[in-house]
Amino acid sequence: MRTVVNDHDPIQLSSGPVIDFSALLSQDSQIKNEVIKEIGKACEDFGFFSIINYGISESLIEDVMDANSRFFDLPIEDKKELLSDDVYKPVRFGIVTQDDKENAKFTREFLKLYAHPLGDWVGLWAANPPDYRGKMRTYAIETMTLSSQVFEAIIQSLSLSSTFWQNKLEQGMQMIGINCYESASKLNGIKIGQAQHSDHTIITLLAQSRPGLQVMSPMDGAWKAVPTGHKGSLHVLVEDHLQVLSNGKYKSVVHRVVAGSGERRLSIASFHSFAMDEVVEPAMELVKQKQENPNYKGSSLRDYLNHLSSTFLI
Ligand SMILES: O=C(O)CCC(=O)C(=O)O
Ligand SMILES: [Fe+2]
Repeated sequence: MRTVVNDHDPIQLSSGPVIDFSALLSQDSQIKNEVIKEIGKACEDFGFFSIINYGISESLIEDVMDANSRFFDLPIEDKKELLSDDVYKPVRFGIVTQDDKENAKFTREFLKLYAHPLGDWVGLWAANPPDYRGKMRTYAIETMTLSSQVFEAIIQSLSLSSTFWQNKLEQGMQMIGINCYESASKLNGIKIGQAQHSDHTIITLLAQSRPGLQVMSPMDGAWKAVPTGHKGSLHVLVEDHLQVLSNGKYKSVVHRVVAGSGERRLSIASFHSFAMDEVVEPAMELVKQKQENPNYKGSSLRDYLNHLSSTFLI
């Protein structure tokens, strides 16, 4: 969903909710239930939360940032071999300049990689730098496992059957999007970043090399900058299809990037959705429990991608 919202509110620095993920693995069911409640509250109030102690090493995240930085250092002719605006291409490099509602121009380069099931795609990923596939492969496996644990907790926070829904995520799509926001000194008045939007998947796990991510508070509409916090902290974003699944209880978070004028900034977004043609609808149990009507029509990831490519928003 690309949304247009009020851009005049002051930006506040906020760490937002931070979840200690190790508590989810606790044998003590009371501790575990507390964390699940905290996650549910974060999804409802903020549409996002940061996680710490989630089992992916800081050094892997640094290595992956470094391998991607070396990819973006390659001469433009090399990167252009992967250039495409076809959203169904499993490996896709792009350079985008977006106009925001306020007429600010934002620019960035990106690389998008289909990543699950890994065996289908890894052989197509960038072959240069030479260690690229190896590093990204490990990251894809670890983020896939983590996404399943995060989603299980989210589903439990909605009091739904976790195995049923978790299977859909595990059999679904993972796409990794790496964004490179170059240093501002190279551009003429164009802001470095990404215009406001929400993503069309179920959840996104996001790592940022430097601050720049801003989320809009669903409570007061104010923009909040999300600091990197602990080295290696990851941010979990509620996305459009989770909003649909939860029948609107959890709202997808409107976010943008203002990368500032310092050094290059990288972000790695691991996007998780159900299978391309799986129709996502409000969970019937939620609709029945509250004797509500479904607030959304069903749609698949393919419907979203077709829509986005037809409106040139991706
Ligand atoms: O660069 C970031 O921090 C966010 C990236 C993002 O929102 C996206 O790629 O959809
Ligand atoms: Fe996004």
